[in-house]
Amino acid sequence: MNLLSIFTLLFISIISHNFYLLHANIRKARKSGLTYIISPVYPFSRIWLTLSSLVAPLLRKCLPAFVLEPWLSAVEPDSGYVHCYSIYERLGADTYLIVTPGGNVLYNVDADVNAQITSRRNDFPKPIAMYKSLSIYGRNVVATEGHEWRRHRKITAPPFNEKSNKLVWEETLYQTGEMLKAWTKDAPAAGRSTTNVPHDTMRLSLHVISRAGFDVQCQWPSEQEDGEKDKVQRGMDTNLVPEGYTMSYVESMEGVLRDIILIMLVPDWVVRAFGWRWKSVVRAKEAYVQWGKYTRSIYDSKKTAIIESLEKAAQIGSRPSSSHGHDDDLMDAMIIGSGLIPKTPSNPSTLGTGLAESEIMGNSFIFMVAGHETTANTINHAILYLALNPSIQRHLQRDIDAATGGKPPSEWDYDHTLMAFFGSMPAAVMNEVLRLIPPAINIPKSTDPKGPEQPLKVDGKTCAVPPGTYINLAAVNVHRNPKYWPHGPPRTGRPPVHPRSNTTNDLEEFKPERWLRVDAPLSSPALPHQNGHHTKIDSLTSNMEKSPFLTNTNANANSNDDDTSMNIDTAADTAPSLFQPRRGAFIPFSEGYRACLGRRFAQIEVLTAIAVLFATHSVELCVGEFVDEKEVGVWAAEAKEKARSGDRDGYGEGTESVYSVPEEGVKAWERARDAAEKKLRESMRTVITIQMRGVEVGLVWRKRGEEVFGSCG
Ligand code: HEM
Repeated sequence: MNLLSIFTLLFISIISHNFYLLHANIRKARKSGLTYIISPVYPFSRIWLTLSSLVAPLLRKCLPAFVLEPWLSAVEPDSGYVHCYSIYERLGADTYLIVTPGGNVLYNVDADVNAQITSRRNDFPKPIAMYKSLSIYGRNVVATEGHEWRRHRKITAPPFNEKSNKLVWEETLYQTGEMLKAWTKDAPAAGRSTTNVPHDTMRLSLHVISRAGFDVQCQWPSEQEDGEKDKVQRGMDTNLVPEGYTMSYVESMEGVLRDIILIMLVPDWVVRAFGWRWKSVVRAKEAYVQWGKYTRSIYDSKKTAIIESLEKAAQIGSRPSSSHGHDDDLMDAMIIGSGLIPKTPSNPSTLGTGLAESEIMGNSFIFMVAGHETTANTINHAILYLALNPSIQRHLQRDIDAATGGKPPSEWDYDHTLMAFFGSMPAAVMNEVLRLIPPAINIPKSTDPKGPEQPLKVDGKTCAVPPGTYINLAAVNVHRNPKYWPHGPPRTGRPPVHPRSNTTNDLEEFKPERWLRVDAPLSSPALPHQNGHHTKIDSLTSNMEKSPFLTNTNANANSNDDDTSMNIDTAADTAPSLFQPRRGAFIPFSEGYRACLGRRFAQIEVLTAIAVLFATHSVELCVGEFVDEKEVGVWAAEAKEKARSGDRDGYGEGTESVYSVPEEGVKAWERARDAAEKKLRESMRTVITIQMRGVEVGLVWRKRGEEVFGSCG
């Protein structure tokens, strides 16, 4: 037999095997009673993920649409974001299976189905094989299932409490203030971007998680330049590399988070053999070692301090305190709960089945990963959407004024001011950003390959999800399902935001007002209801399915777990003064047992950051690409002059833009807006979370009242 015959035989046997597998999977799908489509490729195959950006356009060029659609659109990476609700609209089904030789994948945008799946954690576990990279420092709460997960969750959940939330509030106030100072230090350039918002919001959230997670307070480079270092207790010099280290703390954190896939995939022997040629991998591995070393040293000193404090407390018979006199940060609380502290009369609660040291490292890393990019991107996307919508920015600023009484952040109050943010436009903006761009666009679940079929009520009919099915709770799509959301007609005078999805309504559009209710009880001393800017959404809800659930609570089905110790958050996701989505319809933080532990942490950080930024400043799109920059300089000077003659009392309060930019400026702004919208539509890709890749949108910060393009949009 010659080589050609061997290859032909091999090819034929691979094809036949795949046909056999596909046939078996079709049989399972038919039996399930679910709607299904057939695809020759498995959406998560490594080869497909690598080649799809080349192969998909080629297929579309060579073959007619009826051969390719809808399966090709459905299996494209980030399909949920790229095609939005259009595939479900086309299929006329909110729950469907993609049947492939590699396995069956269930996609769902039915809220009740989401609620069933998230409340039956034993029947629909997480497919944890895909979380392997997250265990590089040790086993942890995200990458485990079953009993092991329960053990992790019981110890990692209690640290997320009011104490740590307060720390998040305080640190975000401080860090956002410093970031804003750095951004606005110099007068904004005429037409060019003066800030790198995506980069700096990442750094902001790293600083917040460092402090709230590990009691490490990081500084902005500008603080160090200004010689402000001494102001900050326990400050970490961003550029300083302490003795015994090869990188600064922040550099090592950024390195690990950026290159986590390289760190996991490239074995150490490859680095030893080829490192001299492959510098980026050496750097990534070095960051891994360095962050581990920093965290280990933080852990050691905390543990010692906690033990000392316990001994002291035992001597004087008082309540113990931890490393620095309080146990607010996440690592302190985790160490105390871990069982690694010797049992003493003042620490009788030590658990025998706690966490090992490597698991504390593993969970510390998870807090950093889970809490960093997700939150940073939400802040970043909020800023971007607000830059595209000046009138929404003004509404937000009025609600911030109402919540803060126009006082500076140093006088804002955790109990009252924060609650007011939760009940008004800042929360509406945050929720609308999370609706349109949830950082995890799909939430993965599965059925046991060796288990039974799982019954599922879909549209009133009982279906059976086959064993070994991969499940995507398509957050980004259920968030656009017209059945569950207040909506109105689409915008006019411009093409729709998405060419195919939701073209008869406004659900692809950024409209935070859809969250504001006029009929709601006041949840808190939140004042915004009184300022009369709320849009009445009741008339928009008539076309939505009525919910059997009033609030987004997590009723549980098949588990004996004790919700209190597992910190299963059963509170509604939004304040009573905001629209309350039906359970399963708004899932940026997932729901049920495996819901995000850091939900409140993240919400506080996002709300606080938005409020600090927009209390005194506005963000504008850079138009330098579309008009002579000198012109922008002239308009900016005119806007400033006009603002000077207005009423500018208080901390930004009441300062409304009064400048009307000439027609040429309006046109340039509209072109900048259309270009940014195109980037938002076409350049978002997921690595850990979804964000804009390879392109930027230029932004400029201006003092409130001095906006150049405030009248646009
Ligand atoms: C806007 C910000 C955030 C979003 C949208 C978000 C979203 C999510 C989602 C969707 C999950 C479920 C993941 C899955 O099942 O695969 C999750 C889990 C988790 N998140 Fe978050 N998260 C955010 C911020 C945070 C923060 C700030 C922290 C901690 C500091 C955190 C810690 C966790 C942990 C520990 C889990 C695992 C819970 C478990 O499996 O029991 N998250 N998050």
